[in-house]
Amino acid sequence: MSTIIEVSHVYKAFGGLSVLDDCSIKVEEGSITGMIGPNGAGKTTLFNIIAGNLPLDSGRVRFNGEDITNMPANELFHKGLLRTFQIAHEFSNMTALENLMMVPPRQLGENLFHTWFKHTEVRQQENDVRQRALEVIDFIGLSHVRNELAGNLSGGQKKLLELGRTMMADARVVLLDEIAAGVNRTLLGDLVANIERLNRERGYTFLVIEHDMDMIARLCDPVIVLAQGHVMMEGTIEEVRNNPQVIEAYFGAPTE
Ligand SMILES: Nc1ncnc2c1ncn2[C@@H]1O[C@H](COP(=O)(O)OP(=O)(O)OP(=O)(O)O)[C@@H](O)[C@H]1O
Repeated sequence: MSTIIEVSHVYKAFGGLSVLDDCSIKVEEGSITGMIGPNGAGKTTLFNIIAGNLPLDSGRVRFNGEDITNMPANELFHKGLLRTFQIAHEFSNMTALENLMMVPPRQLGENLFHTWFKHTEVRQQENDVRQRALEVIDFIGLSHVRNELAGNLSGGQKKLLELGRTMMADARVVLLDEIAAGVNRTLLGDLVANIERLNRERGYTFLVIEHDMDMIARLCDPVIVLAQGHVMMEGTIEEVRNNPQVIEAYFGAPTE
């Protein structure tokens, strides 16, 4: 396996508060890497930096060997580095299927020139996008609600739809930030199964922040533990669970 994401010596402070302090991680291509850590450890801040949503103070981020430090999110999107976001407000009045059809970059139909002069080509591309969206919605198990407004979907169904949107964009690496939160166990099972399938069948690499340890245990290897802005350890879930330092970081110093 080769390294697909490499974060080297990243520092980030908000005002006087140091949040990431000499933080370095590597994510191997084809892995489902977990990231855990106590509240306020800096996990989401690190995600925001990798995904181009937040500038860092110093350090470097590489994606597939290319320096992407402080590269904007839309450029990273085109390169296949994506994070899932909650369905934006303006998309909640579109159907689940339409939400998928909105994703592909550089749709010919969005360009007036093409709309006027290349009707056939535009129509062909719209058909292709629709076909792809139908396949994706089938893959994520939401065919039965494809014509529902996205805003009316349940929390878990919205998470599945977010995952589906990454499939429309042909992701290579997907950053998942606490997708289990508020999702019922049945849909969580679907979500986990879909992540595993995307990893196995489509070669997606995942970096997953999660507080749900069952989900981490089922999905992730390796697991990175972040504490106070730097990596405390990395290992299998068993190694992490049995590490006294990790136990102390989560539950405080053991009482004598
Ligand atoms: N935009 C911001 N401005 C100021 N402080 C911030 C900002 N974003 C995060 N912080 C602070 O940075 C620290 C790390 O926050 P972060 O959200 O990265 O932690 P986390 O590990 O994701 O926590 P949790 O598990 O609770 O989501 C916290 O103390 C937080 O208050």
